[in-house]
Amino acid sequence: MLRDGALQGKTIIVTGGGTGLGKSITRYLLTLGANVTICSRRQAVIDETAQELTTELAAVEGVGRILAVPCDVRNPQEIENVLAQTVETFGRVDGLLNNSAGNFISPTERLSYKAFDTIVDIVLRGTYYFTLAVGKYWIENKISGTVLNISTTYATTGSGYVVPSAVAKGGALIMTKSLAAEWGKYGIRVNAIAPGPFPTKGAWDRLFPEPLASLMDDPGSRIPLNRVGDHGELANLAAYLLSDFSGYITGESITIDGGEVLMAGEFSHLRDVTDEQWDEVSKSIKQANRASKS
Ligand SMILES: CCCCC/C=C/C(=O)SCCNC(=O)CCNC(=O)[C@H](O)C(C)(C)COP(=O)(O)OP(=O)(O)OC[C@H]1O[C@@H](n2cnc3c(N)ncnc32)[C@H](O)[C@@H]1OP(=O)(O)O
Ligand SMILES: NC(=O)C1=CN([C@@H]2O[C@H](COP(=O)(O)OP(=O)(O)OC[C@H]3O[C@@H](n4cnc5c(N)ncnc54)[C@H](OP(=O)(O)O)[C@@H]3O)[C@@H](O)[C@H]2O)C=CC1
Repeated sequence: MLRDGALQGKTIIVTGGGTGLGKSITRYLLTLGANVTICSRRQAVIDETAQELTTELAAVEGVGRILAVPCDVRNPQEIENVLAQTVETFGRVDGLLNNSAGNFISPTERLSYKAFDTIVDIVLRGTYYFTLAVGKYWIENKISGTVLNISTTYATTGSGYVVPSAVAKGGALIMTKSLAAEWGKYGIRVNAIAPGPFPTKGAWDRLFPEPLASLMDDPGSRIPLNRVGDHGELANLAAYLLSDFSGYITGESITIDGGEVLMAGEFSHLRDVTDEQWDEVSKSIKQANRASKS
């Protein structure tokens, strides 16, 4: 979507950049000329992704460089290390994409305290720890940086069976808006994206597991646009929100879900009613109208 070189000179940290959506967004940021540091717990995974993207994009003119640094986002020292290594390698940091997450479906009453903590710590604590570290660095160095948090549609609607994730994503969303208000005076922008279903192994293994295959609808089937999302569509939006082209947008969460949340509307499920059925419905209602007038 953005023109070649649109992110030239920018350095962006992508948490969870070794897999899934983080990897797809990283690929696009590099293509647009940004230098990218990817981090997550599994060193082998981020190293392999860095190697793969370097090879894959070698022929792209103006492509950015990639650095992989292991980090558990629940650990402030490891976050500080990612920041220090990024500044040492690329000279500065301009953007932070909080994309790391943990999640799985479960009835809430079956969760141990530790299970609940694990999700909230990765998603909420990890997001505010990383944002705090990078924000302090920006304020100290007078850099007008940009934070982008990967949220989800149920951060605002809530959802059963993923309660720790909903709690944590909801908290991160309020942080997005609160910090946008507070740090605007430093030129720092803080936004979020709320994706609907975008197939990744990490999400599908834990949210649409095989034993429930016969019970769960195909996630695309309940979406007005009749399909799941494409990684390129999300990467476009992320690149825009991390770029200077979105310079007047802050505190926003942009939903990208093919209209899925709109299906909560009382009558939205009637989209499968046929024309013949609508003819009958119309006749029936008009008859009732006439009866009510007589
Ligand atoms: C499609 C529509 C919208 C979708 C929105 C999507 C949101 C997403 O976030 S998708 C991203 C999914 N990706 C991931 O989750 C990747 C990372 N995940 C993981 O590494 C694990 O799944 C993790 C979150 C459980 C963390 O792993 P780890 O740190 O190794 O933790 P443990 O394995 O030690 O488990 C901690 C704790 O949690 C209990 N637990 C784990 N899985 C389940 C489960 N399915 N049901 C119930 N409890 C579970 C585990 O037993 C541990 O608790 P204790 O037993 O008390 O020790
Ligand atoms: N796929 C979808 O349909 C949707 C996804 N999302 C959001 O998109 C983002 C990416 O999810 P997706 O790509 O699907 O799933 P993935 O499982 O591929 O991505 C999650 C990433 O988080 C990293 N991670 C997990 N725990 C930690 C930790 N403690 N410290 C650092 N990194 C960690 C994982 O790496 P590692 O294991 O190496 O640490 C992994 O790379 C998440 O925020 C998710 O909530 C939102 C809505 C829909």
